[in-house]
Amino acid sequence: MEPSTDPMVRARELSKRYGRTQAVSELGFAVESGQICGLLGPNGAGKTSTMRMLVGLSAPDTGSAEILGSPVALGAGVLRRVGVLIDGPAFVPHLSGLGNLRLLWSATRRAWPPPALADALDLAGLGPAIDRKVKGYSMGMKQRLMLAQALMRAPDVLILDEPANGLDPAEVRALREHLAALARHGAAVLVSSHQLAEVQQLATHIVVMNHGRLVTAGPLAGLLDDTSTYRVQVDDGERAATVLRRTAGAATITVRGGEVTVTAPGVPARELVHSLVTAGVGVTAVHQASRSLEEVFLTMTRGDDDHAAR
Ligand SMILES: Nc1ncnc2c1ncn2[C@@H]1O[C@H](COP(=O)(O)OP(=O)(O)OP(=O)(O)O)[C@@H](O)[C@H]1O
Repeated sequence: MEPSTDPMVRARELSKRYGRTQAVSELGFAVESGQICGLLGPNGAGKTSTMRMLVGLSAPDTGSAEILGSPVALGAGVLRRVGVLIDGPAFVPHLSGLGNLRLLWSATRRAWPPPALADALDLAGLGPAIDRKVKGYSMGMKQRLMLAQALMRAPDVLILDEPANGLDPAEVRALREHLAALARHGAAVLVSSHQLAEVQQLATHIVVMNHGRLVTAGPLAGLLDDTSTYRVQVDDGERAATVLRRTAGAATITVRGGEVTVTAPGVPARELVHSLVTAGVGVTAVHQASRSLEEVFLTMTRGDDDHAAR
């Protein structure tokens, strides 16, 4: 085994069926050190089932999950290096927040306190409430305690299912900054979310799944580039639009003042600029447009069955 070449997290052709539901089908992807990978998919796509297999909470029917190059199963030693938030641990209601963390930590058989307790509590931001019984906690407070539980062990790998649920915008931002700092220090983070705008700000990579299958996986930046749409700043928008309408390949053109947005699949920017300038239109700037993650996601998962078949 050569640990240096192994990704931190690897799903190898994972499959899982529940009765008649094929929750996950031959799913493969990897998350490397320093990456924050958003696991995306519509409801029921198989995200939670995938995460459960990655941390040994359920066994795949076929395929395997590996963390830091080691196969994962319930109780596997490598899981000590993983912070997990899935379904949430069952907190003991009559114990305090801190009492619950202590109880969960005791399962590791390591001395209290955990290495990153202070940072985890800081992020959880529960203040004096950390010493109050969990039964009086709001949903948001429980969610923050769950995050503290996942982070207190200073994990190398984080697997978080919908971690921003129940958090307010300031807390979401604090979480984003915390995860980014962990990734900068070499952690690998896999995080599922329905909040695409949030993922767009947080993730370096994404894995999109639908009907249990992989739709796409890769760096976020490349995915958001729209190589066929340009925003062109000109001295005369209407005139530019007239010229562009005559240019072969320019499919849609919208004008807003001195800015023209043109979709021209396969037409290089220099060709568009050339036709404009030749026709006497002054061009001050050309930018390639980028799409939002939401647009990309909806396009990928809309005609689901053709994407799933790719
Ligand atoms: N323990 C189970 N028993 C039976 N069916 C299950 C079980 N767990 C998941 N499923 C089914 O497997 C499919 C995938 O579910 P999963 O929870 O993994 O999806 P998800 O992408 O996490 O969805 P959501 O975004 O709604 O949380 C769904 O059809 C779900 O009903």
